[in-house]
Amino acid sequence: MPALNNAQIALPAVRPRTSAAASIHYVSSAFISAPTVHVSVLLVFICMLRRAWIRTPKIRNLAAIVDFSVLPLGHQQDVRNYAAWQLFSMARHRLVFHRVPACIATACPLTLKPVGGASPDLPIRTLNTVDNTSTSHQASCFSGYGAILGGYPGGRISWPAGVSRGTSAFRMPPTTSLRGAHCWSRHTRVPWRKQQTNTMAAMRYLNAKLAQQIDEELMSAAGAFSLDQLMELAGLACAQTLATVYNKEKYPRVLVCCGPGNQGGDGLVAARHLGMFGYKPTIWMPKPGSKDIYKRLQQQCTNMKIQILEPSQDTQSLRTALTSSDVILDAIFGFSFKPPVRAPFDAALPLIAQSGLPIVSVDVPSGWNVDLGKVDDLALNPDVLVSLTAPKEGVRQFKGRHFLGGRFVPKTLEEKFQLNLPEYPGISQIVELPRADESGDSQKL
Ligand SMILES: NC(=O)C1=CN([C@@H]2O[C@H](COP(=O)(O)OP(=O)(O)OC[C@H]3O[C@@H](n4cnc5c(N)ncnc54)[C@H](O)[C@@H]3O)[C@@H](O)[C@H]2O)[C@H](O)CC1
Ligand SMILES: [K+]
Repeated sequence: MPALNNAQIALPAVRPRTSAAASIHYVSSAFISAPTVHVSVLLVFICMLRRAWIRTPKIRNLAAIVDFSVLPLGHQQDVRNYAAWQLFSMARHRLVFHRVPACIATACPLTLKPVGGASPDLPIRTLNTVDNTSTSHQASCFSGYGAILGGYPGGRISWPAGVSRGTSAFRMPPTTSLRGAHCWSRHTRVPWRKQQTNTMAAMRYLNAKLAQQIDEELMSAAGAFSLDQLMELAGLACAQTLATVYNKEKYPRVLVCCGPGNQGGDGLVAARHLGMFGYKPTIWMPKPGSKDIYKRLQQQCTNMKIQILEPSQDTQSLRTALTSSDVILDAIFGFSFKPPVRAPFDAALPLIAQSGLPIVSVDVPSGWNVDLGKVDDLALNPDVLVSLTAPKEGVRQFKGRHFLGGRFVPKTLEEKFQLNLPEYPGISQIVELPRADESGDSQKL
């Protein structure tokens, strides 16, 4: 089989076997020794029912077994591409795959990129690993079998009763083409929320200390980034998130609230990009940092004719600005916030919260404890959050729309800290994460 580059995977027009066909295969493999005609007719009838079932929204579950034995052992790239091909094909049939046995993914991490015209109606999520595979399963993977487990929303993965993963019942002949996945459907009725608890299971959430450590590493001699570079990409991601959720026709006036640290710098960059996108930003930055970078960023905003409110310890200008804004970008505190909130932000946060305006928070909603979450009454309750680099521990239970930005993490660093970041779509600076009640279980390290 020719090795395919992941970015070059071509989607065949041919539909892969779906449940009915696979069921027939399964049935024929498992019951070939019982050739009674009426039993066969009955089984075919059951398969046809299943086929009808899979086309309805009632389908709960589908798993695909991919026999990696058709590939030369050790060719991990091939394995990866083969698996990715299967996933693309399935995705076209409105299936969301979200579990990959850790033994496979560790050896050859899977990523799912919508290329070659795949346009599934359901979001394709980056595949994350769940280390819940049994030893025997791992053994079967290493002996030439692989499995990709997937679920339609509402389903739960389960192996067909009576099937031994180690037997040859699911082994495809060596001549089997790439289309030869074995699929079957199950109808285990497990509540949607419960099923969803394994989506995004392995993305790492960072505590404040680790977030700072990664930040430092990025800007170390080895990481080789400058603060300007990181801030630019972080701010661009914030602007893109706001623009994704709040369009400029309905929400043109953005009040960008900037804190005294680097997050305030992200806010300034975001304000500039929002100006470029056609919004009308206003900046409230009561305590601008003294570093040269903040001065330059402010100057860049002034050059874009963006209004910067006079720095002040009182909140009068903020009150006024709130009455003439459509949406707020909260770039006040990030991962270096240490409670309790001090002046003038202790007075500002309640004003922002009471304004009733939609809020987009950067990295951590301001006032939230970076590790513990919303434990302070002063803390904001944003509608949208854009986490930078990787989400922080404290936002695990954030219930609004959650995006990840900061598309600058190099592969070496991602691997070193086992971040398991999701794939960013195309050329976007952001990727939307499942909501807390969809993803739930996240890897705690
Ligand atoms: N690698 C990345 O992810 C990058 C993220 N960026 C953004 O930078 C912030 C973290 O920046 P940092 O300067 O370390 O801290 P903060 O912006 O969170 O704020 C520190 C600032 O706030 C003051 N402060 C702290 N606690 C309080 C309090 N209780 N009351 C009042 N003031 C407080 C403190 O004195 C400092 O002045 C991160 O979250 C991202 O948004 C980078 O832009 C790019 C790299
Ligand atoms: K914030």
